[in-house]
Amino acid sequence: MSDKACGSCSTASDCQSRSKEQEKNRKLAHSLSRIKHKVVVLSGKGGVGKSSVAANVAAELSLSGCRVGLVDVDVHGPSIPRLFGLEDSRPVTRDQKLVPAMWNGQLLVMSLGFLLQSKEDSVIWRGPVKMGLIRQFLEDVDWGDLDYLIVDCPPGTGDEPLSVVQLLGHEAHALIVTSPQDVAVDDVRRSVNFCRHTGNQVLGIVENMSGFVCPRCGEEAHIFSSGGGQKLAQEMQVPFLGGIPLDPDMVKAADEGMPFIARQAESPALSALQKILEPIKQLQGQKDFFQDQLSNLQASPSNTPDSVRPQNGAVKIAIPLAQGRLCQHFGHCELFALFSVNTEDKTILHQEQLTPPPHEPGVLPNWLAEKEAGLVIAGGMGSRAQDLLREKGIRIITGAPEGTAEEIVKSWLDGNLVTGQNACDH
Ligand SMILES: Nc1ncnc2c1ncn2[C@@H]1O[C@H](COP(=O)(O)OP(=O)(O)OP(=O)(O)O)[C@@H](O)[C@H]1O
Repeated sequence: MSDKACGSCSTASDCQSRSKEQEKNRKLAHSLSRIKHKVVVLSGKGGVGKSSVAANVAAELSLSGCRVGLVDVDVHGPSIPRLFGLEDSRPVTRDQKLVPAMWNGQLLVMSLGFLLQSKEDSVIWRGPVKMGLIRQFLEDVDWGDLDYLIVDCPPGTGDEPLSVVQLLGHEAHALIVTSPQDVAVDDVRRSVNFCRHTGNQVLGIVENMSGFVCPRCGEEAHIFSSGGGQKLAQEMQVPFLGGIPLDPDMVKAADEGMPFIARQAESPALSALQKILEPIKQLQGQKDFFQDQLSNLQASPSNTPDSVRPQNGAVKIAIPLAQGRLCQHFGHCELFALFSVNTEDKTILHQEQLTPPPHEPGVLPNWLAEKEAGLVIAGGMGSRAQDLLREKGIRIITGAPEGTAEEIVKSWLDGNLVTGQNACDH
């Protein structure tokens, strides 16, 4: 090891900023890893109904029981708060994270609109500030575990949507909203090419404001030319998800701050929205399949000793105990067994049992960090405790089997610890 102190090194500030950047990237990756499906709602130009589609999709998914996040990164015209009657919400900070507004108990909403003092405020943004805000909305908002994150993007194919898609990564799916006029359709061609360029799958094209169904006689009239979205979908070989007709109730719903899909009885616009939701709902089955395959893998890489870096030649492993055996609830254990092990020759160097401080949120992760634990092997552990432990650089294995702490540590050292479900994933 070099005996040169960091402070005296000529590249110390480079190192520091690189490690800050790495820490930020790690935080972002961690937040995104807790989101099963990401859907970016894009449009080639403004005013085609992109926010309305994003809001209705998010509302319906939450009403069907999914835990959903909706983020409005349209920094120039944030309209999502109004669509949910949440204009007066102001985010609070908890544990250095922004807490999103809640709609209907299952939908978490974050928008720049919450940060503006009044609805009339306009914001003049410099490019880097805009990008920073978009990143912050993904990284520093307490989204927790989500089935879906729906992102209402700024219109166009410029730097802002590009930045969103790049931050979310290849696995984000795009939903492209257009209106029937030729100019909007041309813009969509650019949006599809944009997704091809970023390597993101297009779930489909939606043609909004496609015809008008007369509420009196039920006859459909095409105010603009129609079918452009469908033609384009064929030409670009992406799915066409259908047209949503102009419906005065959609405007009324927006004015009343209640998503159209949540208040509306049968109507052509409602059926159209439900059709758009089909491929989005199907994403769930696909991911569940892969997750099942993953959890069927008996010993995952983190279950093996080479995944934890020793400190001074040893790894310290903490195991929550109740009546001498693994306690299934991390936060409610009586004691912690603390082992010091040598992962090279797979031996236990030292073991002791310690009484933890009384259970309160955040206390155990701090205490375990003070005890220099590098790994916690638990049965069940809530997501909050997992976050706090990871922030302290402590690795976690959940779903460990019944047994004594020594049996568990020995299986881990031998690389054959078999884990199951996290018994307490709340
Ligand atoms: N199918 C529809 N029928 C009737 N009105 C609609 C329909 N879709 C959207 N609208 C209305 O059109 C207006 C614009 O919609 P919205 O804000 O969703 O568009 P946008 O593409 O997100 O716009 P921007 O790019 O400016 O954010 C809103 O008043 C909305 O209520």
